[in-house]
Amino acid sequence: MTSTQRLPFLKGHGTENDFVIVPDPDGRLDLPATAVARICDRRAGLGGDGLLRAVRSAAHPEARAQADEAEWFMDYRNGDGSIAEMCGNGVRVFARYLLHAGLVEAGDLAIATRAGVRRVHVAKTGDVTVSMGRAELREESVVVTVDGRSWPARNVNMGNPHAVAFVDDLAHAGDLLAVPPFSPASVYPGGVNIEFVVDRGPGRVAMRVHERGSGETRSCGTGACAVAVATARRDGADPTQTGTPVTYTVDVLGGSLSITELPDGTVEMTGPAEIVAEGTFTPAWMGAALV
Ligand SMILES: N[C@@H](CCC[C@H](N)C(=O)O)C(=O)O
Repeated sequence: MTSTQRLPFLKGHGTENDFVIVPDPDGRLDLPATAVARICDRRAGLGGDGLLRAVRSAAHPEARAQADEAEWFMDYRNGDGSIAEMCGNGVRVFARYLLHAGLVEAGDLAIATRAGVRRVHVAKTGDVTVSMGRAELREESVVVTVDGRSWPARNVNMGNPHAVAFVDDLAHAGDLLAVPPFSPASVYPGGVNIEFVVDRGPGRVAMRVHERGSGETRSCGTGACAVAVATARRDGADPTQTGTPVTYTVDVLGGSLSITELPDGTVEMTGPAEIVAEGTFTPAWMGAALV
């Protein structure tokens, strides 16, 4: 990009997990972590929990192998510029963007991510459903600590790493931005997303989340899936054994997500996704952000 070019952006959110979307169909844009962090800065930039760069799979080295299945690659970055394998709310917002931009038809589509291809159903309006793949529940015991208090947690991988801790009161998580929680680096060498969960009645839980690379957010789609599967096992339910799907409503600070684990072990997530704005970066600001 030269300093005279106007780079387009869009802004979107899913259950108030918000993203800056940067269209880059031919994969020409080099977006270093520092530039992403500046764009996601809520005071000096546009602001967002993360950034979704929309690149044709064929034009991205990490997605070329998925190009036959999925035309578009979601290059997801956390708010601090770090790369993550997958973002559940992001993939719904990404699908909504592709439809909004006329790049796909409403209906079923496939999106390439670093965690593999995700199948999405997006209608002209309303909620978006994503097949999120299988949850991998790992056996090693994990402890989550925040502000001097510790809880045992379940290690769940949804393409990206999660530690799910059941607590009596979500307030016990304290101020997750002031006092970030932690979990052992020996278990999560690349960092971890931490969910705190309480029961809200049959088939319903509520969570708060501290995301790797973004801090506390108002929602995390992969986190909600990890929570639903960890809750099912805690409740003695396993669709892969019984053949009966299990559904949980997961309340997050920014809304609710419906999560179903199917008998084949795959997890389906349904929730909102909205595009709220579109515009262009001013060339001078973007030029400075890119250096
Ligand atoms: N908010 C996302 C998860 C984004 C990635 C995460 N912070 C990580 O580093 O793994 C979601 O909706 O899943």
